[in-house]
Amino acid sequence: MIVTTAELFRCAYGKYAIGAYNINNMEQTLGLFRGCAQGEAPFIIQISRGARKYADKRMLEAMIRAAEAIYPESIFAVHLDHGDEETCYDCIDSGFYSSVMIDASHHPFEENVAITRRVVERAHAKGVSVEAELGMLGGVEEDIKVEEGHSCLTDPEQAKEFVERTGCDSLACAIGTSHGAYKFKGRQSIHFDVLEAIFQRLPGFPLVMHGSSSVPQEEVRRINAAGGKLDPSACGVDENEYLPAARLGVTKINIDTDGRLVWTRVHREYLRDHPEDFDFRGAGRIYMAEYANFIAHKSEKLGCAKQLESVRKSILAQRGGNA
Ligand SMILES: O=C(CO)COP(=O)(O)O
Ligand SMILES: O=C[C@H](O)COP(=O)(O)O
Ligand SMILES: [Zn+2]
Ligand SMILES: [Zn+2]
Repeated sequence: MIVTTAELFRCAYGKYAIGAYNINNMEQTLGLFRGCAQGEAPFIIQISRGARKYADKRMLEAMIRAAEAIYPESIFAVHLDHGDEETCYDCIDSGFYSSVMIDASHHPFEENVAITRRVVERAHAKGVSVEAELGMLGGVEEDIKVEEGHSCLTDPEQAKEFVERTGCDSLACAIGTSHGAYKFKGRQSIHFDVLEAIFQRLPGFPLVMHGSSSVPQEEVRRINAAGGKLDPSACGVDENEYLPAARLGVTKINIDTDGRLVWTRVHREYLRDHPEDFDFRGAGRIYMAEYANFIAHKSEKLGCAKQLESVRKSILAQRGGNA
């Protein structure tokens, strides 16, 4: 069942977070649906501009619809990740996306407000929700690289003003995380003081945490043991901080890099251990199973595992009540 992010947020707010995972190909899509079926978790599928270029937006939509037919019990929303204005409009007009992210956070505040406001008007006219961003995460995001030291945390007072002036439905906040495998060196921690200040000014309003991969040391070690060259000192968000963040209004947690690490580890090890093999389905089969286990594990950490049936009941009741 395809639902809206707004419906999922109403179920989860203040209690747990919904995992938002990027998809780019068939193996990732099937692994995601399988993992959420295993963990009985609702989820958000994210499509980036890069994914739309790589796989073609029609292929992505067709894969999602096929996966839904294969996993009819699944409950998920479809969301544009890090959109610009043009891509947001394309997704809003498509009728397939239930929400879009307009990422105008690299512009000055007033411009960010104006761009976000325009997208909100077009989106709400079609019943689509809008995630906006204020503050700047470190790391790589689409084609923009924010150097360490140039990221800036979200200002809580500005966040309140931004939400009131734009009418956005959720807000991605910079609270210390960053995109990619090369997160800040040493232990990276969420700035709970900043998050709490935002939560106090925007009670009941869904917040989004980007750059939430945990970059497991063991995964990095295995990739490097199989010929990879990843920086062994990289480390991500402590998974045990997902739930405390959820209790402070973080309702959507974005995870992409960790899944890429699973793909890289499986394929490097498989090719190392099966030098005679040239059937890509050998590694693909293992990857789908491993990715599914990885997603089921994340659902436990996010608190959304085993929530599927209560979410189904609650959304059907919401819809029934609104009919
Ligand atoms: O924020 C993300 C996608 O929008 C993904 O973050 P990671 O790079 O930490 O997985
Ligand atoms: O934040 C970005 C996501 O990890 C998506 O990455 P991508 O733009 O390379 O598809
Ligand atoms: Zn951004
Ligand atoms: Zn992101």
